[in-house]
Amino acid sequence: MLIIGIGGGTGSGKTTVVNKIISESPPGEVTIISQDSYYKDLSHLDYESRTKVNFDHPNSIDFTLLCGHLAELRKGASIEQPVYSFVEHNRTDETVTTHPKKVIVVEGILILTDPSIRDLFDIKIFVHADSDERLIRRLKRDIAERGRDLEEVLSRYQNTLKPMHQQFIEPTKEFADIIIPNNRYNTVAVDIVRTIINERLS
Ligand SMILES: Nc1ncnc2c1ncn2[C@@H]1O[C@H](COP(=O)(O)OP(=O)(O)O)[C@@H](O)[C@H]1O
Ligand SMILES: Nc1ccn([C@@H]2O[C@H](COP(=O)(O)O)[C@@H](O)[C@H]2O)c(=O)n1
Repeated sequence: MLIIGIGGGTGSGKTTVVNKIISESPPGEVTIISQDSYYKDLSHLDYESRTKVNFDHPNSIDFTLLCGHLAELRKGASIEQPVYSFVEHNRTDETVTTHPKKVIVVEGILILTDPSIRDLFDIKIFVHADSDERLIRRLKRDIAERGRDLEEVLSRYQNTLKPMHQQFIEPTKEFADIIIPNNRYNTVAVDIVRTIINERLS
């Protein structure tokens, strides 16, 4: 089994890169674990309080559960991956049964910040896009898919996203084995990652 960690700022294109890797892999070979599924359970807070949480700080992630789940998958056991609701700002009651496969891809903005998770990765990748590109993509995506409005995205960007990116996310570039420049769609980089996966698995 190969466990790959993919970090990088919001809107850099991590999910898009992962989907491309999957679409170019034999069916059933790759499992995705999203860091978003592992936001801490905030059921003890009301909705208003949840909207004020800093979701770009490493403390917002349940790394203990994520680490435990990766260890289970490594042992060949299936896990119940939590399902997150961006609309509710909380985990739902649902889970998705996730089976171990040859390749496990773990993606998320903060995934390379935690030393114990980093140790579990066979390959560490950082997806880079310039901050103006990322903000534009984030605005479009959050309004179209995550139920946000312009004011909300911009205020989150100024108050938490930008400072947290500078403090916690950008520095994790130094841990990466591969940095993918993704200001434009980078098919060559995806091909290279696919080749590395094939080599490691053969
Ligand atoms: N290279 C790219 N050029 C233009 N748009 C992109 C590129 N990569 C991703 N996008 C778009 O930007 C948005 C955010 O991409 P996504 O993969 O969700 O980023 P992340 O998972 O890093 O937050 C999506 O709407 C996606 O279609
Ligand atoms: N309730 C939440 C939880 C997280 N976010 C934002 O999601 C971003 C991470 O997801 P990506 O797919 O963009 O990597 C992160 O920057 C959080 O600010 C949110 O808006 N609401």
